[in-house]
Amino acid sequence: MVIHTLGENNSLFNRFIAEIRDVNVQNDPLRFRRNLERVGEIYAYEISKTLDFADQSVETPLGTAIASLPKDEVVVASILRAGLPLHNGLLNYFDRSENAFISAYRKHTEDGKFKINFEYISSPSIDGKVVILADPMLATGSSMELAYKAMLTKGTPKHVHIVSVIASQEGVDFIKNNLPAENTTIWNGVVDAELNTKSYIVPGCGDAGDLAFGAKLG
Ligand SMILES: O=P(O)(O)OC[C@H]1O[C@H](OP(=O)(O)OP(=O)(O)O)[C@H](O)[C@@H]1O
Ligand SMILES: O=c1cc[nH]c(=O)[nH]1
Ligand SMILES: [Mg+2]
Repeated sequence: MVIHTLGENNSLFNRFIAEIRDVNVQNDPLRFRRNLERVGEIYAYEISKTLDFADQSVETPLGTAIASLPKDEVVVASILRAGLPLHNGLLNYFDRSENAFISAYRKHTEDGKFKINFEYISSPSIDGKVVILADPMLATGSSMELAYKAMLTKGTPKHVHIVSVIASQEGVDFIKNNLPAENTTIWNGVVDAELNTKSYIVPGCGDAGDLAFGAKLG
């Protein structure tokens, strides 16, 4: 399985990740969401380089130009709710793509543990298409695995790009060991070493869903 960690290279991308993590910037939810969106835009550009391209002619007012354009059909998929700003960023660039949404969230129990609740998927057929499955946080990897399996009920994809912004090493290893290697690629912004006792990524950024959209009950 090919794994990219974009934050290992020096670029403006690292500024967006740093602001997403920064407790002094997180008090501005608009900026938090916009930074996730900007990261999504950069991922879209990087993932676009892996697609198949074909020449197409474009009529200009003065003649005909040849453009090499992506020919793959793309489905942008994300996990509610923290995935929404990242989804928007991907869709800003893959503006002709189809879209899918999966609800998968941590349902906490009284013993302090949680299980992943799945309630909803809205997706087109993914047969032969390139699926970009996005969630900003890849902690244990359980939500992503569940979302991946839910997507597979909608067809057989040509390729699946798993996109996270902040991942844990455990989450990356889990995906690597549980998803097929040959047509899956993982894209992380950064990979942190630790999960705490509540399975939050450390140093991570905190709860991405709450930072983007506010605290929720339950
Ligand atoms: O890798 P995992 O251990 O499964 O954890 C990661 C998941 O947890 C968060 O969602 P959360 O349940 O907080 O829902 P939210 O997006 O509604 O906040 C996050 O957005 C991921 O979906
Ligand atoms: O660190 C984490 C883990 C799961 N979900 C988050 O939002 N943050
Ligand atoms: Mg959350």
